[in-house]
Amino acid sequence: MSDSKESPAPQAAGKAVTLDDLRQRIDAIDNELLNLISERAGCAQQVAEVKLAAGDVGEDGQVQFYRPEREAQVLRRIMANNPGPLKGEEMARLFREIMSACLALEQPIRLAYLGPEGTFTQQAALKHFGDSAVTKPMAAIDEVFREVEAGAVQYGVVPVENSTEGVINHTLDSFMGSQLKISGEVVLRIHHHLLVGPNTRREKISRIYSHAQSLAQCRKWLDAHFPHAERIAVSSNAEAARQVRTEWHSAAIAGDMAAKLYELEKVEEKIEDSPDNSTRFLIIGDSSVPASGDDKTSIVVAMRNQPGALHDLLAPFHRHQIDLTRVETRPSRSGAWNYVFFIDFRGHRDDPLITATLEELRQCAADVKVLGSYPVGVL
Ligand SMILES: O=C(O)C(=O)C[C@]1(C(=O)O)C=C[C@@H](O)C=C1
Repeated sequence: MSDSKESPAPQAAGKAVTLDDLRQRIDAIDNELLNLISERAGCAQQVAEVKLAAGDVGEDGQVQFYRPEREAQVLRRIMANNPGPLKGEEMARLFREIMSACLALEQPIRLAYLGPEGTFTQQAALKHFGDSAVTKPMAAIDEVFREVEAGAVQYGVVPVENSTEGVINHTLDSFMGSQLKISGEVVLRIHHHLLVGPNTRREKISRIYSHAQSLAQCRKWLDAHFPHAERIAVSSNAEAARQVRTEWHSAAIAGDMAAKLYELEKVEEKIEDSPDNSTRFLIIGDSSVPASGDDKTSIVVAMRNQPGALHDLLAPFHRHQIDLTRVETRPSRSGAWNYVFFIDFRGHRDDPLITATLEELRQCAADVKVLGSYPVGVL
C-alpha cells in the first residue's frame, strides 16, 4: 500500500484539514475505485469468454458462470485482509455487490424464493446472491423446488431452520422426493417489528397478523404488550404486512423488507423474544459444488428398523471425529413408523475422510443420499 493511502488527509504545516480538502481526496479515491471496479468487471467478461470457450458445463448441461466455491473464497479473503476501519462483514457486503454485478455481466442469475415479495427468504436470497440477481417469488416451498426442477430458474432459496422455533419440515420433506442438490447456505438475523398502516393508532390495535412462526417468536412480547389482541396466523409475514395496510385496527409482525415494500410505520422495533433469533436458508440447484476449503455436507439416511440403529448411524462420524452440526428425524414416506435422519456435518464429500465415513455409513444404513457439499455461509 502506498504512503499516501495510509496517511491521513494531506495537511499544510500547522493548518487544520478542511472539509473541502477531504472531499477532494474522496473524489480522487472514488475515481480510482471507479477505474478499478471497471477493470474488475472487464476481467469478469473475459472469464465468461474463457468458460464458454472451455465448454465448462455442470451436471445441468449449462455453462457454470456462477461459482459458489469461488465466491465464498473471494469473500473470505476480503474479510481476512480487511485493514479497517470498516468491519469485515461490511466490507464483504460491498464486495458481494461488486461480484453480483460482475456475474450479471457474465449471465444474470435467476432465482425462485419462498414469497411473496418482502419475506425474509427474499432478504436471504439478496444477501447471498447480491442485488443484481433476478428473483421470482413462489407461493410455497414445494413450488420453489418445482421451479428449479423445471429449469425455469437456476437456483431456489428456502428456509430450513430457525434458532427459536426449530426445523422447517416442509423443506426437509421436499428433499425426499427431489433430485435437487444443496449448493449453499445463508444465515439471517431475524428482527421482527410491529407494523401498522397510515391510519392506525397503537391503542386501536385489536388484531395482529403474522406467520405462525413469527407469532411464536414474539409470544412473550405479545403477552406483555398486547395480551387482548387477537393473533391471526397467515401464510407469510409479507402477506400480513400487505393485509394491514388498509385495516385501521390491525397490526402486522414482519421484517424491514415488508415494512418498506408496503410503506408501513414501525410501532415498535425488534420485538422478537430471543435477541439472537436467526434463520438458516438453503440454496438449491442442479449442480454439485467443488470444495471451497471450509465446507459442510448434508445427507439423508434411511435406517433399518432395528435395535441400536441410531448408535450405528452415529458411530462412523464419531470414529473419524467429524463435527456434526445438525441431526434431525422425520417420518419416512415409505411406511408407518420408519424414520429418516437429516444430518449436516463439516467437510466436503470429496475429502478422503468424508468419503470413508460415507462408505462406512452405507454398510449399516438402508439408504444414504448426499444432498450436497457446499461452502459454509460467509456473510
Ligand atoms: O471466478 C469466476 O469464475 C468468475 O466468474 C468471477 C466471479 C467474480 O466476480 O469474482 C463472478 C462470478 C462467479 O460466481 C465467481 C466469481
